[in-house]
Amino acid sequence: MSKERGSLSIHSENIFPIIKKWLYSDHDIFIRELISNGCDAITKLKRLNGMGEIDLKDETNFSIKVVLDKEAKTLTFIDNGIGMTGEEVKKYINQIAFSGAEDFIKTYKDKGDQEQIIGHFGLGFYSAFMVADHVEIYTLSYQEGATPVKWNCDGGTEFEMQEGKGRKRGTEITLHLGEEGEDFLNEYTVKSTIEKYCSFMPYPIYFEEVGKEPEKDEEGNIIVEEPKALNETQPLYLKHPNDCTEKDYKNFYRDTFRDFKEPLFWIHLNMDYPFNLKGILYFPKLNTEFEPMEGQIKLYNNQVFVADNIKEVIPEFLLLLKGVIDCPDLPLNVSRSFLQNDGFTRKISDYITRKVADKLKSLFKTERENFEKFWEDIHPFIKFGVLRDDKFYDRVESLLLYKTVEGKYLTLEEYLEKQGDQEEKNIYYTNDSNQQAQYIRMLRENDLEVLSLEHSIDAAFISHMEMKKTHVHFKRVDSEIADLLKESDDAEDKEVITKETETLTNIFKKVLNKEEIKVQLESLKSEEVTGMVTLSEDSRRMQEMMERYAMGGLEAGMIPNEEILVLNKKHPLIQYMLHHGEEETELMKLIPQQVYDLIMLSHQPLSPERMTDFIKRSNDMMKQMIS
Ligand SMILES: Nc1ncnc2c1ncn2[C@@H]1O[C@H](COP(=O)(O)OP(=O)(O)OP(=O)(O)O)[C@@H](O)[C@H]1O
Repeated sequence: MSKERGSLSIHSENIFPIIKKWLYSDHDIFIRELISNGCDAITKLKRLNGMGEIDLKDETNFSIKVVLDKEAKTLTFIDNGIGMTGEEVKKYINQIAFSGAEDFIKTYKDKGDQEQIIGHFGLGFYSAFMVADHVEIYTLSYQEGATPVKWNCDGGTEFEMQEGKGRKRGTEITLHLGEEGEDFLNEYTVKSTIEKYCSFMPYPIYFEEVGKEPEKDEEGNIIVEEPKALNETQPLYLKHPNDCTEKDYKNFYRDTFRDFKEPLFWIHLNMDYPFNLKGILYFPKLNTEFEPMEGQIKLYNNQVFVADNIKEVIPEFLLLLKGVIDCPDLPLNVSRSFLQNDGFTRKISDYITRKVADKLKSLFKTERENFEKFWEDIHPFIKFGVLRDDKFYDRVESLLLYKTVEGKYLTLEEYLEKQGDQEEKNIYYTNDSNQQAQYIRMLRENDLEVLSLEHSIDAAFISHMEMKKTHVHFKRVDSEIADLLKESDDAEDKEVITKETETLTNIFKKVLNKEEIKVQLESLKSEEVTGMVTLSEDSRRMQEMMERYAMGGLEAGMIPNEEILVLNKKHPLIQYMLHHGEEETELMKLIPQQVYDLIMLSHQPLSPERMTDFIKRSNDMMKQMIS
């Protein structure tokens, strides 16, 4: 067979249903497509005026009108833009996937490109057929002497075109809504869809309903109101940061996210090179610790809404913030809700991460007091970022704050300063300051700072920090801290200690009926406490991990529970037990039980049975005191 070359041909009867049904994932997108075509038409007209190709004189009231007629079941989009000649309708409408927008950009590319054109693929108009059985276009080009054109098509591959009646310049597209478009016969649906996609489009968008009863005041007089645009044509993020006040930022936040709590602070992104990106990211105030952290980042392309929370552009951890980002250079897919995956989106994402880190750094350096105030609200988000993104970690590592149980905020460096030059350093923390109050008190009496790491993200954060800083060890206040709290025992006779420990071990073993109990006898600095239970930090963490992930066939109990009962040699009750050895008196049963339960209580809640016993025993003791 001889070699042949040629162009592929497309059978419109087969491909048209695909374009109508499958090209766009959301039905309501036709509103965005038709309104952005209207915006493009106005932009082109203004551009021609700017280039001196036409003279618009003083014309300024460019707008788009959306008219709903429930009775006629139509939705009409009217713009006073550039319009189309018959030839242009043939070229841009009749030829699917031929974009007049692209054509326009090519034709005028050398003559400045200040205002952006949205259209790109030459398909958007056909999204109208997702909801309409029949579409009509009336259009009149800006060109002098142009003939108005009427075009209509009932959704098949045939269209009709003829001369239209005299009209004003611009385009009017009427959708006769079919079954699939019935939702859009509702004023609220139309308006909220316009607000969703078009709230920042560059020309005012007005809504009108045919035959709607006008509103009247109490005396029955018709209230005449100035038509109000549904959109904000100059959104705050497009302005220069120097021209925006704190009030502007707060108002924009409230109007855009309908969040009536004030944001903590914000970052105004404003970049022209090497890509164009504008936006504002807000750090919201968290409601409660238990409410899921949910942000919303709205992505725009040339003031046209693309989608919420696009992971390719916005680093995952930043999705916890609220904000708008407009990037006209985004490599969008035809349906615009998807991005073409390329290195460019990665660069955008890196830029945003860097900006966020820079803002945090500058707050930390210049407004430490405020930064500390915000910390409670922003720390879960920053820690999440640290866990997810190494580059972010590198940038913010030195400004991570740790709150002490007394409410001071320290950096890691500040916390460790006190520990001098020793190589391995310990950080004492609590994950439940109420339950662990006794331990915290003991450490504080020894002048050791205790950090409060009580948020659900902190367990993962601690492990991450230990991985990054191998010489630093986080120790929960009830872990192996006995050494810190005891007096130096140089003078103690080792043999005596071993003997006494054995005595006490036997007492507790017997009274509690607990064979595995481990006892350690120390002279604690505090004379008030009888003792404490300590756990090995490693085995406790291991156990917690097993519980959390219920790891493959292993049960939490399989990890040895290295719980040690540390008893204070200085305390009179311990002394009493030592002196009375293994006497079988009532008191020698009572004291070890009560001491053990009291120690346990400051470590963790007692089991229901132990608690019942403890209460009964305590009451009995008091009864004895009065009898
Ligand atoms: N309201 C309008 N006024 C003037 N020209 C229009 C209007 N609507 C559509 N056109 C012309 O028809 C062309 C095709 O429109 P369509 O919406 O299908 O694609 P597009 O806007 O070019 O690209 P995209 O598929 O990215 O939206 C446009 O490029 C434009 O030249």
